Order: sequence, then C-alpha cells, then structure tokens
Amino acid sequence: MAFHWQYVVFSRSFQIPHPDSFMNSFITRFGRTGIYKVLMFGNPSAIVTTPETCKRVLTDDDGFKPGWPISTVELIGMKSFVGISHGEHKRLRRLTASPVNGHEAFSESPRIMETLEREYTALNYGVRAMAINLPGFAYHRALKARKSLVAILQSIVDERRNQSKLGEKLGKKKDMMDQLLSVEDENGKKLKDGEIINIILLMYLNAGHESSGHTMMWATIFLQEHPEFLEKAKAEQEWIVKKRPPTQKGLNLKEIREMEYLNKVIDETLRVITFSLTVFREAQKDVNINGYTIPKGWKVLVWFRSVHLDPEIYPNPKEFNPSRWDNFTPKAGSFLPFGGGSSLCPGNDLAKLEIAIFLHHFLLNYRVERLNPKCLLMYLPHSRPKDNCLARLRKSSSSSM
Ligand code: HEM
Repeated sequence: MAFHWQYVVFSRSFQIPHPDSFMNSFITRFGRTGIYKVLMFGNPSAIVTTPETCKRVLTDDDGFKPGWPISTVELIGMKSFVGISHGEHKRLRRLTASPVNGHEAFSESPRIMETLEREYTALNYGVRAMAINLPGFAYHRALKARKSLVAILQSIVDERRNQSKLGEKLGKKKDMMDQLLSVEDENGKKLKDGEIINIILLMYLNAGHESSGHTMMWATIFLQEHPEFLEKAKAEQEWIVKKRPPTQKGLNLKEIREMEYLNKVIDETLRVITFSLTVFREAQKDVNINGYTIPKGWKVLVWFRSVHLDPEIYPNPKEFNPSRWDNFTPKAGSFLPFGGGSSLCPGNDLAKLEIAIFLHHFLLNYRVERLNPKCLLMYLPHSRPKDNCLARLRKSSSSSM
C-alpha cells in the first residue's frame, strides 16, 4: 500500500516561493503513484494528483460527496453547495443554472457589488486559513465578514419581496436576485431566504468575484512579460474590430467566439495559475482507486495544480505559452480549471466571457507597467504578486477608445 502518513504543514510550503515543494516531496519519497495519504486540516485524507485519479473522484457521486473542512462550510454556509446533500445540491443547481448563464446575470446590482467588495476579500482569506476564531486571526475576520454579508443581503431580499408585493418591479429589468426569488422547481417550491442569500452571496458572487479578476490580472501580467504573444493577441482584436460592420455597436458574442488566439491565452492562464489549486471531497464508502482503498469518511483533495503542471502533459509546464494549445486537445482529466463532474463550475462560460471582454478592451487600449515587476508571489488563498500587482495603467498609443 503506497499510502503513507504525514503531518503536513501545507500552508507553510505555500508561503515560500516554491509552493510545489509540498507535492514534490510526496513524489520524491513515494513515486508517481498519483494518490498519497496525509493528515490535512486535522482529517485523514488522500490527495489525488493525476488526470485519471482526479477524474475518477470528481465523477463518482456514489463514492464521494463535497468534503470541505468544517471551518470552510461554516464560512461559506451550511446551506450552500458545499454543505448539502447530493439531492439538494442537484435541485439548487437546476434552479440556479439558468439565472447565472443567462444575460440576466450581467445585471447583478452594482450596489451589492460595491458595498460588499471589502467583505469578500476578508471572507476569502479565511476560507484557506487555520480555523482560529480569535481577534487578529484571518478566520475570525472572515466570520465577521460573513455576518455582515448575510445581513446586507437579507435587507436586499426583504426590500425585493416588498417591491414585488407592491408590484413596483413590474416592467423593470430583472436581475439575478429577482430570478432567484421567483424561480420554482417542478413541484412549485420556491427558494427560501437563506438559500437565496447563500447562493448569491456566498457562492456565486464569492466564487465568481476573485476568480475571474485574478485570471484577468494574470493574463495581463503574462502578456506583458511576453511581447510576442501580446502582439499576436492584439492583432487578433484589431482584426475583429476592423471587419466589424459600421452599423454594429461594440463587441458581440459572435466576435468573442471568433477569438481563437485569445481563447488560448485564457486557457493557458487558467492552466499556469490554477486559481483553485485543490477541491475537497469525502468518501461516502470505501472506494478503491488504482488498487488503493480510500476508507469511508476520509477527505479527498483533488489536486488540480499537479495535473496542470505535469511535464508529461504540458512540457515546460511553468512556461506561459498559448501556442501549446495549437492542435492540442487535453485528454479527459488533464485540464480542470473549473473542476468536473456534478460540481463543475456553473460560472465557467460566464467567467471566460468576462475575461475575454476585459482582455479585448485591454489589448486594444491599455498597457500596464508594474511598479514592482520582481515582487515575490503569494499562493494562499490564491496565487498573486505580494503587492497585489501594483501597476501604472497607460492608454496605448494605438488606443481605439
Ligand atoms: C476563472 C474563473 C473561475 C474559476 C477558475 C472557477 C473555478 C471553480 C472550480 C474549480 C469549481 C469546482 C469546485 C468543486 O468541485 O468543489 C467551481 C465551482 C463553482 N463556481 Fe466557479 N470558477 C470561476 C468562476 C466562477 C463564476 C464567474 C461563478 C458565478 C458567477 C462561479 C460560481 C461557482 C459555483 C456556484 C460553484 C459551486 C458549484 C457546485 O458546487 O455545484 N465560478 N468553480
């Protein structure tokens, strides 16, 4: 049995400039078994690291359920996707998939977004921190942020319910909150306030808030560091604008679908950065994978970062090179920026759309000049330069705005 016990100071290895030393230590000691045994967040756990083992865990709903540490569930919410049964998860996803994928998702209230910006950041720091609920600790700040986020959202739910009672919303544009208030399942059952708050605030806005923004930031950093890729991406955007009929106002979906090179830039950024370095599951029964038994009740960490940085799948894996996607379709389980199986990120299309729109305008009109280009990186809760990518933004000389 190639499982081995190890007490893991995982957060320590992610605070130093070599975050992969954590995983490499397993490979050096136990070989490329693709499955390792650790004690993580106080739980006996297995880490899976290859396309095959990751795919197996993500797609086996009988064998595995969401298994986030209890500290995370407390922050994200018992009634969010991470804290509910499989049946309830399926129901909530069915009810919420169309509001987030439809155009209505774009009309999320700016008031919510602006007011909550600061609290989301505090919440995110807590999600991957030690669960120490004492003043001064990230987890304590995150719990406070959660409370205030819930209170703000509850007041908005109340306001919307009153508006709809008074018929004030008639004829006005409906945003995601309105969609969720009115959506019904096949038995006519509506969502409860708590469910709506968790869905909007702690899942969709939180899940979608930092992830797309970080990916945009990294794409601009990588492009700036590689002028040859930047020029190629820019030329494609200029071509899109040039062939646009004079009657058309601004970018449309058809044009976004034509951005072949930009799509490679986005996929390559998602791969190199792997915004969600891992996701958690829990074994619901003893499950055998590659000859190893994961006992019932164990946590399983699906370690996307190892898959995306595997040199056998992506030669020179740390190198940003959008051209590696020319005539290359990754085999199942080899490209998992949005996860997979029944918890596949429901915001994946929206995220790629947002990133493409941002990069379209950025490439045509702006350049960034980083103030500390050699600044060290941090890896938790997500990869980013320690100075938050402090930069001077300039209008580019050929700006089309
Ligand atoms: C670059 C951007 C994004 C990345 C890299 C990303 C990544 C992920 C990943 C890896 C998961 C799977 C979690 C798991 O298996 O446990 C996930 C789930 C989720 N994402 Fe995203 N995401 C992004 C953008 C978004 C956006 C824009 C939204 C919403 C508007 C969103 C909403 C969600 C939700 C609600 C879940 C939970 C799904 C479930 O448990 O069924 N994400 N995301």
